Amino acid sequence: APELARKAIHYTRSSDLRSSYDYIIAGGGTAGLTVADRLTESGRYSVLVVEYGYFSDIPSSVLDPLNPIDASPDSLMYNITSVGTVKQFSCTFFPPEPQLAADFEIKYDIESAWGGTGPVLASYGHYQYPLTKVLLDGWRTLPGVEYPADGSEGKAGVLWIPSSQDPKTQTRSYARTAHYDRVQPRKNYAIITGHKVDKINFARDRRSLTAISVKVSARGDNSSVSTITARKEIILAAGAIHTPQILQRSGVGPQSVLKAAKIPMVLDLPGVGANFQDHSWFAMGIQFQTPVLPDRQSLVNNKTFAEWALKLWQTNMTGPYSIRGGGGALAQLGLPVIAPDVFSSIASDIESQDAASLLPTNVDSTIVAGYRSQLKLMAKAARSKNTAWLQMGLGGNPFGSPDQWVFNIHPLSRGTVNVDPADPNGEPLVDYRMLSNPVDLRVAIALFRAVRNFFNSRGEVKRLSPLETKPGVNITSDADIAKYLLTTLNPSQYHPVGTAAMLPLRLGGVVDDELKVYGVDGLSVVDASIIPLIPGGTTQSTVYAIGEKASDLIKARA
Ligand SMILES: Cc1cc2nc3c(=O)[nH]c(=O)nc-3n(C[C@H](O)[C@H](O)[C@H](O)COP(=O)(O)OP(=O)(O)OC[C@H]3O[C@@H](n4cnc5c(N)ncnc54)[C@H](O)[C@@H]3O)c2cc1C
Repeated sequence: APELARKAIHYTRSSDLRSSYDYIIAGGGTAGLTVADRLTESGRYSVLVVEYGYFSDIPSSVLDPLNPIDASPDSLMYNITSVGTVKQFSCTFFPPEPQLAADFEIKYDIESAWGGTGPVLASYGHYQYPLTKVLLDGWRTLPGVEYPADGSEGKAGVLWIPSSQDPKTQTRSYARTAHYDRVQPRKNYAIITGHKVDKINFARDRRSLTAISVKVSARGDNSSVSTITARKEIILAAGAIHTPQILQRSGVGPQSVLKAAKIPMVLDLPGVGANFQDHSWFAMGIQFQTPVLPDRQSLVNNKTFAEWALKLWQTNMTGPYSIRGGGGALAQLGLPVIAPDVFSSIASDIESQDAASLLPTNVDSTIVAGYRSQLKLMAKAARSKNTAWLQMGLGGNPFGSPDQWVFNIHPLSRGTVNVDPADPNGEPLVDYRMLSNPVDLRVAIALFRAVRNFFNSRGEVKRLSPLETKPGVNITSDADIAKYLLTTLNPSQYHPVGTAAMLPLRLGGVVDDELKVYGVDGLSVVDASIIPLIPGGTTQSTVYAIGEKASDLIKARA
């Protein structure tokens, strides 16, 4: 029997569901729960969220004092950072303590960047390691580096970003705490966990195609199947990997992909599963022979420090453990600043590229047109000081590894997410097509040189005698650096976007500017899939903002 939970009606068996709801949301992640919360607030509409995952009873603590160095999934703290202002999404920002802010020059500008109040909480830990200050100051000696007034102001530079962290309990603030646990009981808000939306069913008449219901099956049990009707709209929020999968399984996608998988075509929409993007990254080993102590390792190898840290944590949840997961200082810098000798030729390379030759063969001409316009924008961005391509953390690796992670936050390669023709009901084929645009390798080499140069020559940083353990100082030519990068580059920072892009149809779009799927009534997409061009920053805050905007749009047309 359904459980009348504190928040919503929680189902675990599809046979207990009603046969229809006003809205059905596929996916209860960042966007899905935001939209479910907003649509149920007034009490006027009934909403069913179908979520593949289960509610976890593991407390979402930031910290495991007994295991301070190893990352556990629970400790993957989400940072809030954004290229644009985050004022639009409802988030409450808690400034750092004044002394900490003064010591570490933690800048924040509530007026220009934060402003709002809302259920997602953003805060800083109560401690910073002294290494951060040295690294922060190191960038000051590079001409052109700026220190924006707030990390979420939308400017490139050396900046501070908070974590999505409740400053009182030091637990993670995320879609579940903000948009589910927080809400008062609502009888019009239903969620079924451990179930997935397999496909959408349509009704067609001479003039229109309408999404009317979803096929829902239990996780791991395809025999437990139900069909639930949406009276108003079906809303896809299954994320950038699974939203295109649901569409394609339902017969909405590129003709060639559907044909190969023997899925009867309902609507030829070439953009579904195309334009797939994520941030790529690589690691360099940097060991300070003159370390700045205490550092993260001190929690393990300095008994006095470890005891002090534990005591602070146990007394009032402050100290080093309160910055367990992330949040902190970042360098987010443009190519003219970090690569003044090559940025112009990288931009020229992009300008002279033939878009079609960089995409999978036989791709629809609208996808090529969309990519061509992206390349034009990115060539301009490569010449801009204010579009960050390098992202690196300034405080060592948050999980204690001696590696320095280096991120390319504007990759140009475009991948695909398509149903597997051999198993259309299984997981989709995710092809990052990393480095399919050769400029990405040029950029990675430029980022590598910039980071090496930073550690070798900048301010006080070089006095720490940084030793490059990986790949090592004897690797100097572009060819050798490229060889190293090819063994270590990773296509994903877990920021997949773009596979159901909000773009004009002639540029390969899947949804219009009201997030409605082209050519279908009663069907919208509200998650990271709609982002046409990956933001130069982590994606969470953008997705919350999309969820908030989507809710307004959906309510306006209800
Ligand atoms: C390990 C990790 C660390 C990250 N760190 C950061 C960070 O520090 N900062 C930051 O800003 N961003 C971070 N991100 C990215 C951020 O979490 C995502 O951008 C954001 O959650 C995307 O939101 P979404 O709603 O599009 O998808 P999701 O939040 O992924 O939600 C999709 C939901 O749909 C469900 N689902 C999938 N298929 C189906 C189906 N067929 N039927 C029903 N349900 C389905 C999934 O179980 C999931 O709950 C991180 C991501 C990961 C994975």
